Parts: sequence; structure tokens; C-alpha cells
Amino acid sequence: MPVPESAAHGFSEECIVVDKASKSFGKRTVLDQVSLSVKKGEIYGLLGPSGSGKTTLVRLITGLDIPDGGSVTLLGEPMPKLSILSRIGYMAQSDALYGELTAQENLSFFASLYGLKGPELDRRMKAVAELVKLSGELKKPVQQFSGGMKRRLSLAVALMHEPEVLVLDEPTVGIDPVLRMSIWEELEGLRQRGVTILVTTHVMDEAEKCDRLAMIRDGHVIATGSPDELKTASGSATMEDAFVTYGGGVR
Ligand SMILES: Nc1ncnc2c1ncn2[C@@H]1O[C@H](COP(=O)(O)OP(=O)(O)OP(=O)(O)O)[C@@H](O)[C@H]1O
Repeated sequence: MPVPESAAHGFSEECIVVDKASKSFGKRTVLDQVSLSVKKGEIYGLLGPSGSGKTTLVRLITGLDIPDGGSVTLLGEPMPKLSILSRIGYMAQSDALYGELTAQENLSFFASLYGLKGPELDRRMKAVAELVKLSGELKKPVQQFSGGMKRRLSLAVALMHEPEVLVLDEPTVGIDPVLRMSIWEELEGLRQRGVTILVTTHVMDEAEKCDRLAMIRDGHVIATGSPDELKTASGSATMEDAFVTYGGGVR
């Protein structure tokens, strides 16, 4: 008897459901009837060439933009919905941090937007700073941070309010391989605690770490599945080959 996909991967509840979502800018259709679903507690990757529509899709999912057609449901609620925002952590592609403020001041500022204060604020600040290995750097102005440190601080900001869903747009761009590995260890730790993670990436070894992936090309989801399923379906030995097959249409 075939095993349902959700049972096969050990997940059940659907956390993010995108149903035939479309988005155009002017005459250009950037997303065309995109559908996918992400289950609670999985790391789901969006993989596709530059300009394929990943960031646009992420913005629809987080409610920053509204689809022209179709729908997005997050944690059972139709998006956009203000009350859901406190349950999402979003890390955009470019860091939105205050350079003149210290890391600690940045964390306090963003946490205050979620109503965190007092001992709870201190507890969360300590926890996220440890998680992204910036505990010793909290008093430094962010303008003195390297690109990788800023990326890690942005991740810390997204984690401050203990979101159930984490949406990360290319979280490791500009980060060296050692730091990249440690960020992925953190993401795997969060997954173990039941956090659902949606991540866009261009990096194949990161794609391999996802439970499931959607391959996006020219605004369409052209394949979904686990890394092994995508490799098998495309007759590829490596994720890189699968990406080229799906993304570049080379074979
Ligand atoms: N606000 C906008 N106005 C007009 N065009 C836009 C807008 N936002 C995105 N686009 C266009 O939509 C297409 C998809 O962009 P998007 O940023 O979603 O791609 P991406 O897959 O995230 O790319 P990358 O991997 O390079 O970040 C691109 O051609 C982009 O120029």
C-alpha cells in the first residue's frame, strides 16, 4: 500500500499552504499558479535560478505582498493577517539592521515590536545570542560587524519572539562555509523543537539538508519532493545535476 507523503516524512499538520498563487508586476507574470504545502516541523527549501520568483513567493507567504490570484494560508489563517505576524520570524535577503545601534540595542528594538520586555527580553536575548554565537559581540555597533555577523544578527532578530514558523530568504549568502554549517546546525536544532522552516537557497549542500524542496523556474513550481526523490525523478546523481535538469532544462 502506498504510504501518504506526510506519513512517509513523519510530518502531519500543514503549516503553510499556497494554492494557485499568481503575481504579476506590470505585464510580467512572476508567479503563475504556484501551489505547495509545508508541514509542521519540516525544513522546506525553495530552489531556483536567480529571478525565478522565490523572493516574490516568500513575500506572499509572509503577507508582505498580496497575490493577484489564488491564496496563501499560514497556520490555518488566510494571509495577509496581522495577528499571524507575531507567530512568524522573517529574515529578508538584505539585512534590516540599525548600523549606529549595538547588536543588543537592535535586538531590544525589534523585540519591543513584539511586546517583549523585562526578564523575558533578557532571557530571549541571551538565548538567541548564544544560538547565533554572538554573545561576546552584543555591545558592538552593528556598523562594525562583518557581513556574516550581520546575517547572524538578522537571524537572531527573527528568532527573538520564538516564532512557530521561520521564513529565511537566502540566510547564508556571504557567509563562510564554517559559519554556514553552524547556522544549519542551528536550523536543524530549531526543527527538532518543532519550528517549521521555509528557506530559499542557491546552495546545493543546503538543499540536501531540506526535508523537501520545491524547484521553481520562471514562476512555476516544476517539481517538489525530498532531495532523494528529486534526484531519482530527474535521473541525477547529485543535487547539482538535478538543479541543472530542472532549473536549466539542459538534458
Ligand atoms: N516589486 C517588483 N516590481 C517589478 N518587478 C519585480 C518586483 N519584485 C520582483 N520583480 C521581478 O520578479 C522576478 C522574480 O524576482 P524574485 O526576487 O522573486 O526572484 P528570486 O528567485 O528571489 O531571485 P534571486 O535568487 O536572484 O533572489 C524578477 O524578474 C524581478 O525583477
